[in-house]
Formats: sequence, structure tokens, C-alpha cells
Amino acid sequence: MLETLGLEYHYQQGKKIVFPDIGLKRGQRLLISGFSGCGKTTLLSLIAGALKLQAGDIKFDGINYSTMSSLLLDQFRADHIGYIFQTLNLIPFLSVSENIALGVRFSQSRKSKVSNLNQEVVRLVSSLGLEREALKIPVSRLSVGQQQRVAAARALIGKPDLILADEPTSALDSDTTKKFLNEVMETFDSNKQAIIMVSHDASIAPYFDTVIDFNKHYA
Ligand SMILES: Nc1ncnc2c1ncn2[C@@H]1O[C@H](COP(=O)(O)OP(=O)(O)OP(=O)(O)O)[C@@H](O)[C@H]1O
Repeated sequence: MLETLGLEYHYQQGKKIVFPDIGLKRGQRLLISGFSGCGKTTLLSLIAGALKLQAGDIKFDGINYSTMSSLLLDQFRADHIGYIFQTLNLIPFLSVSENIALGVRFSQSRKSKVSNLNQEVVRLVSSLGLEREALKIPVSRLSVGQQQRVAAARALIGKPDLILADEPTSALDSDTTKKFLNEVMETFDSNKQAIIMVSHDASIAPYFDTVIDFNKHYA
């Protein structure tokens, strides 16, 4: 499904980051760990097509990112990728359900996989352990842990092919982390989807079939 080859990225005031190559198949669950600042978020942003490639290439189902205009890449991301951002990127004044619905707003193909939007929002909210009563509440009134689940529901709605999750459990205690990961993995369709999660928390490794430790890559 996904292949990265020779990726490098250089922010204006920083060192060049050189990434290990990644190959990901449908059904695969990849955990990326590594020290703070080693480039995990940068790699997810490149895979999401949110950062422009500087060196190397990314192929998604055989389609080369470097052949797509930024407009096409934006649509490609909306159609194929659900992204749980480290900074969550929720719209604070919109309600929980409105934020979750944004996940399919810009993609006809993801929208078409949801037969009843309201029902699907309710299903995701309850499967991720949020109270149904929270649906109408502006998302800014929730705790950070609750907001992380809203961000997860927005990424999961419409079953995108690839889920990118950047530290999605950082605000959760260890019991809630386990519950959250069980729920995410339960909604995951191993015939169609793949997941890349970035985390500092080595204890979540058993939820994944592949672990890449960036610390070893840079050692
Ligand atoms: N917008 C930016 N401008 C300049 N430098 C940046 C920018 N974003 C990230 N960097 C730098 O690039 C490096 C990689 O950052 P990145 O956020 O990808 O690391 P990370 O492994 O995800 O870190 P963390 O685990 O703390 O989230 C860091 O040295 C960071 O300071």
C-alpha cells in the first residue's frame, strides 16, 4: 500500500533528517518510536502529503506523490488518509459531532462509505468511550483526553485506507490507553486499512505487528 524511499527533510534552521525506508501493507499496524525531535511527526506529515517532498519519494498504491500537484495531493489525503494530529487540530467552537463529521466533509469517497452520518458518529463516539451526551458540546469544553478521542473518531470515520496517529494516547492514563487502543484496533479493518502510530510509550508495542525504533536508525 505504502512505500517510502530515501526520504530526507531539512527545515530551514535545523539538521537534515534522514528517514529509514518504510513499506506498509494493508492490515499492517506499524508503531514508530524514537527520541523527541528525531522526526516522527515530520515523517507523518510527509506521508500525509502535508509537507512537500524535498528528497526521496512516496508511493501509495503505486501512485507516486511527486507526480501529483499539491491540489491533487490534498484531495488524495482527504480520500485515503485519516490523521490524528499531535496538536489534534479540532475546531474549538464546533460540537463533538460536527468535528467528527469533518472527517468525511472533503471526501466523496469517504462519505460514500457512511450510509447514515449521525448513526456513524454516535457509533464511533460510544465505541471510543465518549459519553453520548458530549455530542452537542463544543469540543473546547472537553478534557484533552476526551478531545484526543474526538480527533480519533474524525480520523476513523469513513474508513480511510491509512490511519496516521501522532501520539494519540499522550493524555491518557495507562488503563485508558489500553481501552482506547483496543477500541481503535476493533474498528480497524485489516483487509482494507493500515495504521502508522507514533508514540514514546513502548508499553503499547503489543498492539502492533511491526515496530520501528528511530533511535536504532540514528545510533
Ligand atoms: N516547522 C518547523 N520549523 C523548523 N524546525 C522544525 C519544524 N518542525 C519541526 N522542526 C524540527 O525538526 C526536528 C524533527 O521534529 P519532529 O516534530 O518531526 O520530531 P518528533 O520526533 O515528532 O518529536 P516529538 O516526539 O517531540 O513530537 C526537530 O529538531 C524539530 O525541532
